[in-house]
Amino acid sequence: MLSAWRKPFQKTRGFGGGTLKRTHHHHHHQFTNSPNRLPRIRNPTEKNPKMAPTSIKSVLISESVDPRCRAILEENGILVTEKQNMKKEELIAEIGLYDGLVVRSATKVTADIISAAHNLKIIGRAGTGVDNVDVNAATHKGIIVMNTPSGNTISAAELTCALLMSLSRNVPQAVMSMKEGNWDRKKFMGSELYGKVLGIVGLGRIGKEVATRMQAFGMKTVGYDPITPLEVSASWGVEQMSLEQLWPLCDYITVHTPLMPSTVGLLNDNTFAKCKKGVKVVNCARGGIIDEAALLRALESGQCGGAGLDVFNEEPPKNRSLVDHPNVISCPHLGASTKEAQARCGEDIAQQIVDMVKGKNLVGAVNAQVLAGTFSQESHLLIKLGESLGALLQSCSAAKKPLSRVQITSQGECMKSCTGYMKSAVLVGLLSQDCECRPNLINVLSLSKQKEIEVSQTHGASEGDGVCKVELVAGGCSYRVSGSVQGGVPVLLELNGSVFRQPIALCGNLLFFRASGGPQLLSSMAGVLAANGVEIQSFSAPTAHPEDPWHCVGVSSLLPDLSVLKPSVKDAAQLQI
Ligand SMILES: NC(=O)c1ccc[n+]([C@@H]2O[C@H](COP(=O)([O-])OP(=O)(O)OC[C@H]3O[C@@H](n4cnc5c(N)ncnc54)[C@H](O)[C@@H]3O)[C@@H](O)[C@H]2O)c1
Ligand SMILES: O=C(O)[C@H](O)COP(=O)(O)O
Repeated sequence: MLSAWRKPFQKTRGFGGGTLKRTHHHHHHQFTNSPNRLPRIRNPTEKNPKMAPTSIKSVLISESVDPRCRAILEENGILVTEKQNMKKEELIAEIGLYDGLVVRSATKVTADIISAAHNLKIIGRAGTGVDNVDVNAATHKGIIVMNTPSGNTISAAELTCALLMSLSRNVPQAVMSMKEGNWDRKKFMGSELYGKVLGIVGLGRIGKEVATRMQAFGMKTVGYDPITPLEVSASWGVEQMSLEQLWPLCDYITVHTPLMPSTVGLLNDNTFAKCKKGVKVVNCARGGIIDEAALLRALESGQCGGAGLDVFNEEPPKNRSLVDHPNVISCPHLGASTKEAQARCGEDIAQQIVDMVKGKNLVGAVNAQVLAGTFSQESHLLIKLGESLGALLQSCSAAKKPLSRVQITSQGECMKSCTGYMKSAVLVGLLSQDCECRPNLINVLSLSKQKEIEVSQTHGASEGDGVCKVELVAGGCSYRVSGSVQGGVPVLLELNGSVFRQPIALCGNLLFFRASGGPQLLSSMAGVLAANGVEIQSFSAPTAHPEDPWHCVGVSSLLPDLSVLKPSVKDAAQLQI
């Protein structure tokens, strides 16, 4: 199973620690009884090299998505429910039943829907724009948001070109007039596209395809994009310039940016005033990138000579003044509505979900960068190491609040690959006992930020040999652990200055305690534990004997209450992995 989806998997408890939680056992481990020996551990992926099967059992498709989407999900054992035109209240009431939600642009996946989505792990967008999904709320809840950004590029670009051509020759208006029984050759005098300047704002996938197609009509293409390099757009014939330079040059302007705060109202009263009189504009991206009220004013004054609109602030638009304007041609958000685009997007989103839950790869996730490096067996072990170290620190520091600082240091070439997710893995372990949050690799950085935990991470490629050290400051006290992966098993090497003689395999039920070593220690511990129905299965002693060092015993079960160990031990912590 993907670690990201794992519910908190450790039971931990220190002196004064919180309540025990239900845990999930995936593997049974066999232990030897001899002290100081590593337990024999079955590699968690031994039987199942592609990781455990899907943890997504049920998906709701809330819009009209190509039937291949349902078919692919079902072929992979996922239960699919299709329901269209659900009211918000209905969605809030039902969303808790599903692990996955597949939408297009009409379902507004707002924060209140996400907050009711207790089992949701993924929101799949069969299409490009995710502005109908509250991505921040989803991230905070640990839900992946995924889209299929290239499936409808060509269709959206072709519709944009169709609108540009229609604007130049008034085709839709002429069609309407013909249907009304007229033959009006004067009224629909047009102008050629040939030799005209097309400004393309947003030179991503669609912007590029629009540019190359309109160049075939002899248009000069200029553009602006804060990210696409000048030489890249130049290689497909678009000269980039600042927006200030672009506005007065263009006969036509088309926008192809996502809708986000920096693109809302890109064309507004101010910028329309900088344009050539009679400029024609197209919006096949998102309603609001061209300010609707400003557009209407520009159309009325003649500053704008015509607009082709596929998208609106509100869909369907209640205010019809733009749609009804004689120089506006419009479509009901048809950019992606082709058989080909729908087939691609429907298939893509289903396949991406299936591949992700199978642990094959991660494509199209817009809010889960941390997961990018986690699709290998090696990374699963390192994630488990990080989570276990975090859980152990949580258990040791359970009574100390607040948790203020975490420093993660990885060392060695073989730890280089984990720097993208180790911080998150440790934090998942640390916060997994926090009842309010259900941390996973997607939301844990945002949860830690909310809890004002200062987190830092460093990597020393040339030092050490594949070791991860974590230092925690909680309630003014500092705690330290270090561990690594040895022989395919995450192990603990050191706890608060006590270096263990043998690395301790981080699995099963582990009880850590701080006590002065001595010949009697093991037997007196065995006595206390036996009196509480717990058997010792392995014992790990520290190498040196600083005052009251930490020891570790593998136990048959966790102690219901660690205080039974008092006063023979100074400190104790336990966890179940
Ligand atoms: N009408 C439809 O049915 C339809 C279909 C597909 C996509 N869309 C919309 O089109 C948008 C673009 O799609 P895409 O696949 O080309 O996306 P993309 O991510 O490939 O390209 C978007 C480009 O906009 C650029 N950009 C961001 N902020 C900008 C700014 N302030 N000024 C100029 N450029 C800026 C980005 O750098 C990027 O290169 C989508 O976000 C979606 O909302 C609509
Ligand atoms: O962003 C997109 O992919 C398009 O706007 C298409 O939206 P739709 O899937 O609702 O047609």
